[in-house]
Amino acid sequence: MVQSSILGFPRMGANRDLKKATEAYWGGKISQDDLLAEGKRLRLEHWKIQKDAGIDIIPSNDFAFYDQVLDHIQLFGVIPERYTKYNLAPIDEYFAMGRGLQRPATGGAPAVDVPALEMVKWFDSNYHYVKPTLQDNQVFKLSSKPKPVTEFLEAKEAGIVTRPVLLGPVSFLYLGKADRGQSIDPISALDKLLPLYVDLLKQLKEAGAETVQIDEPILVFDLPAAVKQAFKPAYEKLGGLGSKIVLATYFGDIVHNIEVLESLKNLYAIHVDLVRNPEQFETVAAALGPQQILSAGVVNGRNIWKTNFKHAIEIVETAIQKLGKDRVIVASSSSLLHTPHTLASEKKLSPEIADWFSFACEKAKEIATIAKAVTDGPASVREALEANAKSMQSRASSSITNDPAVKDRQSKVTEQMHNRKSPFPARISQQQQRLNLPLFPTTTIGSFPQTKEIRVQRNKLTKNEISAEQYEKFIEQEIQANVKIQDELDLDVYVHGEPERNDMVQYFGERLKGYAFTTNGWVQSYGSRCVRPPIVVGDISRPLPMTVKESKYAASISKKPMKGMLTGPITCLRWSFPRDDVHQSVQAQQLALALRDEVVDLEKAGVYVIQVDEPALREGLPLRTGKERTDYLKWAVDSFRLSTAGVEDGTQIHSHFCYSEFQDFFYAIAALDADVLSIENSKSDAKLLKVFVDEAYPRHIGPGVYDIHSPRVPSQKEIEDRIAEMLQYLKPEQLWIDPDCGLKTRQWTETKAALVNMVNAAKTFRAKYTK
Ligand SMILES: CN1c2c(nc(N)[nH]c2=O)NC[C@@H]1CNc1ccc(C(=O)N[C@@H](CCC(=O)N[C@@H](CCC(=O)N[C@@H](CCC(=O)O)C(=O)O)C(=O)O)C(=O)O)cc1
Ligand SMILES: N[C@@H](CCS)C(=O)O
Ligand SMILES: [Zn+2]
Repeated sequence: MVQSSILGFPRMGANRDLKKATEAYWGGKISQDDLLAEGKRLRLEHWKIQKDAGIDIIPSNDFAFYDQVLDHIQLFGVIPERYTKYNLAPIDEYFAMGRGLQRPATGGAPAVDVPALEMVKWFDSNYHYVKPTLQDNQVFKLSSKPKPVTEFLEAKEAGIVTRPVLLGPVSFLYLGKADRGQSIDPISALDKLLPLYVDLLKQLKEAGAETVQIDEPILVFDLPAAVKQAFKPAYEKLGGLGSKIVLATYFGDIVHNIEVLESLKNLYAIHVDLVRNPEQFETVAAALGPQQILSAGVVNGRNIWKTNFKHAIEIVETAIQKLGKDRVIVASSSSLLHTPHTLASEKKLSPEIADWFSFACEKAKEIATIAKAVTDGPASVREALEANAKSMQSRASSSITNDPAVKDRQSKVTEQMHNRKSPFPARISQQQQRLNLPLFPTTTIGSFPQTKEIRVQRNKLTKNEISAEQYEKFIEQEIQANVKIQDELDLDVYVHGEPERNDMVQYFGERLKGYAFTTNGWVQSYGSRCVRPPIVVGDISRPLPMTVKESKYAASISKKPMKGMLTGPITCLRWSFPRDDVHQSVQAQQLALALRDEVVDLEKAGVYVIQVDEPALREGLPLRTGKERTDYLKWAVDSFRLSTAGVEDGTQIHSHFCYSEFQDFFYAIAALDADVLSIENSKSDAKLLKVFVDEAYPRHIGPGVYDIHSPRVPSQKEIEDRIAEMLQYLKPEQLWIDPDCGLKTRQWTETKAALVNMVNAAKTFRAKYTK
């Protein structure tokens, strides 16, 4: 029998229940017990969904209140002293590492003021993990009640025997970093960490877990020799304990690390992503030991398209022919964390389009169906196979997917359309004449707090409880209030605050032809924060201006330059669910042309500073170096330039990236030719900015001076120290002062307090440097 398996399930629940519970806990509205009980309820519900779908191997320990890597940080006691010193309850210490904690002294408890650990992108996805942060003398300590054991027992008690999921020791360390001021190479701590994995595996075995999934996703990267070599001794230890270990990789192929796999023959099974890289099958199969099992990831954990059964079954049959039925498992390509919970909630999608989609609950059924098809033969699931073939045919031949006018416009794109009229020096002097900005200009990244009131009004509009006019009036009032606040703060370049936007990508998806969007298709982005990625279903075009009304109005009531705010083509694409039937470069160019029209319309409306956000440019970078990366960067940079190059020299183009890992593709950032870049930087070492010096970067830069993911308010001194550090690398006339990212997730109280400190810090430096 061919077994079916899922590598991980979304945690939020059908109605973002986990988000609601954690936020209620943070707001003091529910108790710790209530929160823990809600977590338990959700875990049980998700195990049952998978069981009812017919899944044989169901994961546990895939649930996390904030992030699965943060779970491991706590599990192994990799907790810097700045958190442990407060003796917080474990769950509070956990959230303090995830999102920072700042609270005054109460009763006998001392005041707490600690920033969050760094949070970065999970591989090339829009999910974020908390980075393990190690000390030079790092001591590891297994938690006294290890979460993987507790959750395994919890499922067992409910009659479901699960396969616990652990992040493997090599990936855990490799994805970590040395704490600020420390110099440890995390992988050097492997020997100290391994005994904890040994202990944990023993405890899991005692609890009854026969198989354990150990994720080593870094195997898809190009790895340094020392890291590659770390696998063999580590898994010799872990594989010899009597547990059946399934070593899981995803989001890429492992062919370039095949010698690692060849050295792991004592492991029970290897999981590979055959959706992203079906061609790796032959090499991986040849490297398996004679008994080793292949877990074939054939149902995509990263998108929402229905699986093509014919295609997936062919892949599994090939594996069976080579390995035999008992040595193949049918699985999701990765955890289903990156897909929405269920299609059943989508009542507003046209039935034609809905028939093309599959979310986590539906994917669970697909996996079970494929496993049955190859176990009992196609006749056993004939109806499902026929319906699937019909659906594939309907999408391939639908008029929705194809727009000749868009294709025609694409065929007329010229090289010249990617270039600004003049080089930067000529542009900046025209811009400065028009904008007249001081040294160390201050600005924000675009969004201001999305208050409860804003969300409620938008919800009322969606439910037709208020008219479009009433909603527009409300948005105008919000913009007025945002402008007034910026007057009071004395910022230099204003933003309208994005109150009209539900999300920086979804908003555009809802206004572009060629997109479909969901009402409840939430996917976790980080912590309690979720997104509803719109879905590219066909050729993309812009029927009408999307942002001009709000930006024009904001500019008309503002005494300082107003920055128009758009999401760039790559970010629109990456944070949507893209089409899988057309190359992404084609979709990006369609988006670029739509945005180009918007940029030109903003300029015509009198908006002379325009920010085109590209925070997902880095995330889209293929995980391995080489041709694929070069190709990606070419079309990604081209699409940004195509979207922005239609303006006059005196219009200032900004772009924003909320990540600090730009060293490995610096030349691409430079090639965007944006007049001003704002980048996340507050939690990284300022010496990362050295690349701007080394490469003699000529344009303007605003490295973020404070972290916006945490409610914590940075002091003016802290910000001044940060600016002083930046000035070791950047010229005063290049430097802008801004936060790391938009402020939509923050409350107004902390936002104003932080911005007051930021503006004052900028003014201190302005005074110092102005003769
Ligand atoms: C900048 N980032 C973004 C990423 N990806 C995106 N697609 N967008 C981003 O901004 N990736 C990297 C970073 C960090 N990621 C995030 C992700 C998500 C948020 C965030 O704030 N998410 C919100 C949801 C935003 C949204 O869509 N809001 C809607 C719906 C609001 C809602 O919940 N309505 C209620 C009813 C109203 C009420 O009573 O409150 C409902 O539907 O039940 C809207 O505003 O209309 C989140 O809350 O998770 C930030 C950064
Ligand atoms: N303009 C957006 C960028 C986020 S990456 C914002 O401020 O929220
Ligand atoms: Zn950002």
